[in-house]
Amino acid sequence: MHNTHDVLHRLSETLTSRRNADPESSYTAQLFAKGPDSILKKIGEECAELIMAGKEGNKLHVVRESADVMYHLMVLLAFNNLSIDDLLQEMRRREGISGVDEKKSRTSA
Ligand SMILES: N=c1c2ncn([C@@H]3O[C@H](COP(=O)(O)OP(=O)(O)OP(=O)(O)O)[C@@H](O)[C@H]3O)c2ncn1[C@@H]1O[C@H](COP(=O)(O)O)[C@@H](O)[C@H]1O
Repeated sequence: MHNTHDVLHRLSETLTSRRNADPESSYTAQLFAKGPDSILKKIGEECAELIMAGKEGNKLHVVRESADVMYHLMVLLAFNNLSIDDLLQEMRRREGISGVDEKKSRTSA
């Protein structure tokens, strides 16, 4: 049984391997083949759907639309030769830095 906590790392590796995959059998390979604009368009669409789910307030819909956004975001990372670890590293860098303090440090300079 796979560990749920490693799912993003496994997905990250799967998406990287889809660079050389057949678009006939891989949705990710289809997005890679169509190019960055198609990935960005899907992110926009999926974000719009997440916004609607958030307005609606249905928890299952929020989770499912969040997963769609996450998947397409990770496709964008993979397209740019980035992995989930690059994203996690940036989140780690921000860990413990209050958004309020971070904003003050930008506006008081
Ligand atoms: N997590 C996902 C995932 N989430 C969403 N999707 C696909 O994203 C697509 C877009 O969703 P939509 O609801 O917009 O569907 P649609 O209107 O038919 O899509 P478009 O025609 O507009 O592109 C659908 O085909 C979904 O199946 C995903 N496809 C793949 N994954 C993961 O990526 C892995 C590799 O997938 P393949 O590259 O397809 O093998 C899979 O094993 C999964 O782990």
